Amino acid sequence: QQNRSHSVAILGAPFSKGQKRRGVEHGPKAIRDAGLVERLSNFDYPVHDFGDLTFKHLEKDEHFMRVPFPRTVGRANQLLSGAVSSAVGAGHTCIMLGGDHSLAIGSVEGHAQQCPDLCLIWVDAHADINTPLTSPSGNLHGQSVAFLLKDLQNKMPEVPGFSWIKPFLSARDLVYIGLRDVDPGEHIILKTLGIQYFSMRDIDRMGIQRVMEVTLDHLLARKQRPIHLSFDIDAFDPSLAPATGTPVNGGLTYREGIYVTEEIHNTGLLSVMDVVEVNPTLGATPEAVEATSSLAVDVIASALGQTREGAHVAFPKIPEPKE
Ligand SMILES: N[C@@H](CSCCS(N)(=O)=O)C(=O)O
Ligand SMILES: [Mn+2]
Ligand SMILES: [Mn+2]
Repeated sequence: QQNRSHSVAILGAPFSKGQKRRGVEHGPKAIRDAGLVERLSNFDYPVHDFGDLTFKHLEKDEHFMRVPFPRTVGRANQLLSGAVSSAVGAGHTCIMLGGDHSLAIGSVEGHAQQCPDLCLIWVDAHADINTPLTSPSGNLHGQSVAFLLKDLQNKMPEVPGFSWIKPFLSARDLVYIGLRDVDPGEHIILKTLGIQYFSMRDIDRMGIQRVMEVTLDHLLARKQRPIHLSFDIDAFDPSLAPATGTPVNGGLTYREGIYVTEEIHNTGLLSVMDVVEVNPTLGATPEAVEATSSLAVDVIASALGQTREGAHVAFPKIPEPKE
């Protein structure tokens, strides 16, 4: 089912107001500086880098309950939604470079405008499914999924700046991979809504191959449909991705993360991928920043078809010396 378009759009979203640390707005630059465009130019399809969106910081933007910058985050996501919708509508597979994970609100919503039957794979140490009432921090990057789910709407207050979004996703269309730091309020939501998740313990027990088999069967067995992959770099072990805002020990190995993206590529259904929470100001050394940023490039390349076994198209057969 290789029916996904074979042109790639890169969208930079330099945004940080879904959380309180500075620096994650420099994520898109760090990932580009790690060679993203060059790496993707090895592929046999066009890559369009649409540059970075420009987000306005709204002056009057009081807290809503304990949620900081609600209107700024809401407006940023409304803008991102339009950009992702246009990119997907133009036939591109879209790579959204964050920025913090609150950007998934706009990215997934914009994708759903074009592909209402999309399914969502959330690769993350965290569930990001707090509501403003359950959130321990108030940070919207830990609440993104709650704004998308139809099943949670009776638990969501009207947050200023988010009146433009109508929740569209069903709990059965979402799978988590990599969870290892879930708040009590999030755990109640996961269990009550019966959301399919694979924590790091599940990965230890089942192995990543079985996790991907069950994930893709859960989401695609009934019907093949576009995949939205929302990849938080903190899903990886902090030894591999140290330059991020909420590191949690015991994360994905390099090989597990690459296996996840290889399997998603092999469905032929990847339509939008977010890569978020790379914060180049949080690396202890330049090497730590480089390691985190180039890891982001690796997972994007893998999701778009780079294989570990190699590939060949130029030589249909082994070239022979001329007599
Ligand atoms: N669950 C915590 C941490 S959320 C971490 C957000 S992210 N995008 O995964 O880094 C909260 O809600 O504040
Ligand atoms: Mn996240
Ligand atoms: Mn996370």
